[in-house]
Amino acid sequence: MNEHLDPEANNLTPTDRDIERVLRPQAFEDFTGQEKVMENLKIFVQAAKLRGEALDHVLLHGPPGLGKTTLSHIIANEMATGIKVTSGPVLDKPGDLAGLLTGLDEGDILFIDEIHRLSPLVEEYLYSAMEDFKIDIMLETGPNARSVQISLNPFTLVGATTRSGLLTAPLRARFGINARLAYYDAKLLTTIVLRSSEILRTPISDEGAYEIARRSRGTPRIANALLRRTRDFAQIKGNGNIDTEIARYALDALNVDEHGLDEMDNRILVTIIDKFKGGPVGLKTIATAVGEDEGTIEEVYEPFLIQEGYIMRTSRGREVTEAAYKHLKKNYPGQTGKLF
Ligand SMILES: Nc1ncnc2c1ncn2[C@@H]1O[C@H](COP(=O)(O)OP(=O)(O)OP(=O)(O)O)[C@@H](O)[C@H]1O
Ligand SMILES: [Mg+2]
Repeated sequence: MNEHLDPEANNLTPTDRDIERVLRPQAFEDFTGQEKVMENLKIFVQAAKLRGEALDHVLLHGPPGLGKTTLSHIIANEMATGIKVTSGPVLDKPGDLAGLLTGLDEGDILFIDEIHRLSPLVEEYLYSAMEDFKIDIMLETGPNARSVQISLNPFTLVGATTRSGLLTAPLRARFGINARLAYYDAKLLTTIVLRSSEILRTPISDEGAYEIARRSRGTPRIANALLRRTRDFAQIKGNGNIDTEIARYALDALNVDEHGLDEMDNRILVTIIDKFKGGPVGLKTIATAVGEDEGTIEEVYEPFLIQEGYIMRTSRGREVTEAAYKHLKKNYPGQTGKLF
């Protein structure tokens, strides 16, 4: 159930993956929202181009599906440079990284996804590459082993992470540009849904797009996924057009709740209410109770629940709000308590 809401989108079908690629914005002008971040990025890119230099290293962080990978490719397109893509867990040994780094042309982008998962050894190796564009390479092994320093072409490291809290201070300090992506409001997501339906040649009303947008958990990836599924419903159950009615029908059938909260969001709220009397309760305790990693709750689920006003962070732990009780159609003890 709810596999379309999987933040990692690991179980997208091959066609879904192709569609995701088609929908991915290629240039600054196709990228909706994140105004502050984009305003600055555009200036840094323009300035670097003007000076004929590589762009400073960029750290992109924020919850899944908000556009980190998309932005890294847009930066390469706008800088008119090449891009090599890898990820933290894939880079096993410093040697793997050395191979990538020496293959970069001047100004190229090295995109490291999940950069918080670099091994400490590889991370340390990255420091001098980022700072001085130099690395040490080991020649031969055994008694003849020696290292030589080689120079790299100036490049831009773009790192992406959903877990910026796990980044070490020295690594974080080496990024000149630090951009945090935030959840999108329903209006921005409506724009994204309308753009996507145009690319997919799916007729949709503004209201239909808004209905999908407001139930997409502030996340473009989810909005696009829900659009694709709604399109299926429109084709089979309707006349192919997406309007509010068919959007509602589809989203209900897909078990997306009225406010776009997914299963884990709801489980977290229910758990705090049913097991911990609404809180305050510590993050670790919540994590154990719902069977999810503590860090994932803190950086993936909680920010949205806080932004939407369902959870509060207090000095004694997490507390659900009256809105959460209302959302789950449960009695708010703050009221009934006074009655008896
Ligand atoms: N600002 C945007 N405008 C239009 N579409 C967007 C925007 N941001 C993201 N998307 C769409 O959402 C999809 C997911 O974005 P992306 O893969 O860049 O997210 P991510 O932040 O890298 O997620 P993850 O943390 O899971 O890797 C993209 O395929 C793209 O189509
Ligand atoms: Mg990504």
